[in-house]
Amino acid sequence: MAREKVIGPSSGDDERKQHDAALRPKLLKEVIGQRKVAERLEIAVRASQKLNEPLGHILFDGPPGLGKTTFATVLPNELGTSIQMTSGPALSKPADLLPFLTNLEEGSVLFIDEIHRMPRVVEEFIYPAMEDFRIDIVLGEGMSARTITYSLKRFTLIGATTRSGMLSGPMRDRFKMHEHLEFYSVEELATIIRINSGKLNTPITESAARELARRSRGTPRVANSRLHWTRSYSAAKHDGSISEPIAKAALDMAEVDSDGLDKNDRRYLEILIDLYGGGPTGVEALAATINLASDTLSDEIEPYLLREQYITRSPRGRVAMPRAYTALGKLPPRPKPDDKQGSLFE
Ligand SMILES: Nc1ncnc2c1ncn2[C@@H]1O[C@H](COP(=O)(O)OP(=O)(O)OP(=O)(O)O)[C@@H](O)[C@H]1O
Repeated sequence: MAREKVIGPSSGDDERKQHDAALRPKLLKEVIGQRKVAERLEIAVRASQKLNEPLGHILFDGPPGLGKTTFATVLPNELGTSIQMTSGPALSKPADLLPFLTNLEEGSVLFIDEIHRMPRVVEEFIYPAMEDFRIDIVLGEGMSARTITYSLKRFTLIGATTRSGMLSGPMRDRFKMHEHLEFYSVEELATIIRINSGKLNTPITESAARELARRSRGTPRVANSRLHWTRSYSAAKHDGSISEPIAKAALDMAEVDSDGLDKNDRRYLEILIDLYGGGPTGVEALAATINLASDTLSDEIEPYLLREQYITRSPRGRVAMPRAYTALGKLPPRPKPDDKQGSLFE
């Protein structure tokens, strides 16, 4: 298995990361869903082993919790090499990258989460490392400045981003593979839930696994957290096992509705409909009213609402779709007769 080295400041919610790490698949064959992505990665791993070359740099993009870190940690396991993990916000200057680059082993992986948040000067510093496995360090200033070139071990950079559009063109072009992760089907999430309840020694019925899966916003991380909550609920109120009625009661208590929308999703839709007349309205205005960062809205809340057609994005902002009205128990407005076809719900 890959040895995991974490150097420098950790990047966030440690408890959530521990839960994630405990349930994370270790090998490609244990990864559920994302079959096309997994098959392409399998080819890349085999080729790297046969040709005795490091895996080409890989960029994963997609909404949070869909498995970007999972794929990044599975690949060094497949290759029998080590991984170092950091994140864009932890790398504020080129020197922050040095401990990672100097600790590289031949063929090892450097994983940078939220790579779109890496400052431009760090990005530029990493280009020669990605292209030629070298870095240029400038010593001194002005006329007396000189550049020392330092050779690195051949390595693989794996970047993860929720916003591939925010990555500069030159950075994007330096990745050999770009893999986009999609939301999961109910069947795939039910499989993940069954496997993870096994890992947590929690008996679960087939229909309970499906109920949790249906209400997990197409996202494995959400499925894991619904499973953890339901397990605690059952341990506290029942015998620790999960049946369909227990799953339903636990999720109702957590205010997850029958479609899987949580409090933040419903608040978003309520504000869009009640306060902004269903839109169009800009994400900044919505974020200010909901009192959440606009990044949280566009990275975590909106992708699922867009994909499930609760909302749509028009040039003038977000617009509530008929499904949003139904989810809140409201009647969708009728399009006005003089509206252009589809103008209300573009
Ligand atoms: N394809 C998968 N098969 C099985 N389990 C998965 C899969 N993808 C994700 N998971 C589960 O979901 C958890 C969260 O996934 P992961 O941390 O990889 O998401 P992420 O896309 O990196 O999210 P973020 O960008 O927010 O860090 C994992 O610990 C794992 O348990």
